[in-house]
Amino acid sequence: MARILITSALPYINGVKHLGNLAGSMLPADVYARFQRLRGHDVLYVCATDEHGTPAELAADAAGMDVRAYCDEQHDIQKRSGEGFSLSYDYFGRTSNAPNIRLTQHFAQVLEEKGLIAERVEEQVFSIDDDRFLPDRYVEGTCPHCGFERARGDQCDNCGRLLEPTDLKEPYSKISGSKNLEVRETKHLHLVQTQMETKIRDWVDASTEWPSLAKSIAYKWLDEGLRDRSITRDLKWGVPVAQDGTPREGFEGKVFYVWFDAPIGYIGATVEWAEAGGGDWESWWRTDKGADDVTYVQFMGKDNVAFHTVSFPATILGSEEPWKTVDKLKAFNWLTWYGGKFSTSEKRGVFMDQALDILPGDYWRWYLTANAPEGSDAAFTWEHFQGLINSDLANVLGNFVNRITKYTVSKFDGTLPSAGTPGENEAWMAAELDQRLPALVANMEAMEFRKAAAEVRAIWAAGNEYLTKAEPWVKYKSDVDAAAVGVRTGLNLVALFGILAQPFIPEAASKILDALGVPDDRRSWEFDGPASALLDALPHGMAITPPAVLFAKIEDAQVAEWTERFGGAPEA
Ligand SMILES: Nc1ncnc2c1ncn2[C@@H]1O[C@H](COP(=O)(O)OP(=O)(O)OP(=O)(O)O)[C@@H](O)[C@H]1O
Ligand SMILES: [Zn+2]
Repeated sequence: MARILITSALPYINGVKHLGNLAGSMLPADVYARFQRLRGHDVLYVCATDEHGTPAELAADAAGMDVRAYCDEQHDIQKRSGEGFSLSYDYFGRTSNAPNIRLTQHFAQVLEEKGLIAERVEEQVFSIDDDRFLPDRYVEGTCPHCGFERARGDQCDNCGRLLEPTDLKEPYSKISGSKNLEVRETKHLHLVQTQMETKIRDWVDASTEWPSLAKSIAYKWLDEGLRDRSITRDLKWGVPVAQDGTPREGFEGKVFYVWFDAPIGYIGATVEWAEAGGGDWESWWRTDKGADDVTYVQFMGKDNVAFHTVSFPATILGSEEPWKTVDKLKAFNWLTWYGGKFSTSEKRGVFMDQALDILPGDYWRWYLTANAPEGSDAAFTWEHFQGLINSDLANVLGNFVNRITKYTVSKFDGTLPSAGTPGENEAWMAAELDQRLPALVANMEAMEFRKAAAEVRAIWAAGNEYLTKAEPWVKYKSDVDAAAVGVRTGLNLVALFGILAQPFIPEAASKILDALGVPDDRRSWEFDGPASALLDALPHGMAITPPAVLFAKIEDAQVAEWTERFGGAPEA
């Protein structure tokens, strides 16, 4: 039994997450966690809301709420929508909770002891009317290169040039529009990453199990040369720059930068899990306390990769303490929405609460896994969604389960028949499984989720093909025993399909397995023996209750309604 630690990129707190966030981090992590649990491994899957920083403060302001109360509310909303999508976190914590605050302050202190922290004075734009320093992207103005009037303080979206906020002409606050700005000096802590380049590069070189997307992004950053990074901000909402409750001199009104404390939140959430009675957190994170046999797997969208392959490792490796670092890192491209990116700030796309309003979590889980933005960006369209759900879930899986369980009730008294002996059709089906099951497991191990979903679909389709060959409903008229073999094999396929469905569509999978009375200890993904045994695994004579309809077809009228409601229409 292996020990596998899994984290998905922490969802930011400024509102309900969209289907892109789900597809690019939480969902694949959950599919993988479920798979590894079914393989019999000891899995710890943790996540948390990422709560600090300016966007959270602004979102709270906009909602007319105190920032902590706002975060409390949003955390609960995200937790509930995670449950709606059956995300099986062992713990869903918060970066604003005490363990993360302690750990963040601890890392800052240790990094300082190693000579990796420097106090430096910087010039930053202060907005007098907003009464705050403006983060770079909250300063806008005219681009000095191309004259674009809404260039951001970090980059011009028109000509693409990187900017400093002080480069902008006619700068104004994006928050209030105020031009009443001035440049002020402010002191900050910097993490001296320039001293750690070799250490980080050696570590990246030694990380042999990262997929290519992750590795290439890490090298791109390293090749551009690391820069020292400011890790504090002039904000109220965040981890105080303090030690044992005493603020650092000159840093009384300052907090750590959200990108410094957020990834530490993976550890913080594990401590929360331990404090809630989960177990020993150090055995998952400290290689001197038992974590040396842990495999640590991270999931995230591509914009987060640099922070996980360079910035966060700089914190961890810089501490020179025996922390567990990432072994496998699965990165995703974008799920796109009609030509653009899903966006929280622009409210573009379908959000998790709205999605659950329309259809149960399993429908979305299947679509977003089978259509994962894995090798490239993946487009969400209503027609594609409708087509995939109707064919894979309603027709191929749903029909199969329905047909054979109902037939058992009508012709075999609702019990699994024992008569007859398997023949060439059953041998054909077993051969399909002998070839496809190992391929499926290999794809899941490799975190190739599109391929894995395609393999599951192919197995479901092979089951339908088997029934077409075996045709128990025709044979029943002349040879009841031959029909019994087809029904018995079909029912065993239903159980197997339910077992295979578990990581992808767990609610439907439970319904199928419960209907067939498959006990918990017979639901695992251990397919070691010959597949023929899987086709005769259920006890002869057992009673079958057909499950209620598993998946409803999506009608054209629904697609029209949702297109109208969400504005998802092809661009003119
Ligand atoms: N369209 C998308 N497709 C796939 N992954 C995405 C998409 N948008 C965001 N992600 C990923 O979702 C995870 C959580 O993101 P986070 O909560 O920080 O939102 P975000 O990246 O700021 O998105 P947005 O800009 O829409 O608010 C990150 O790993 C991010 O890379
Ligand atoms: Zn420009």
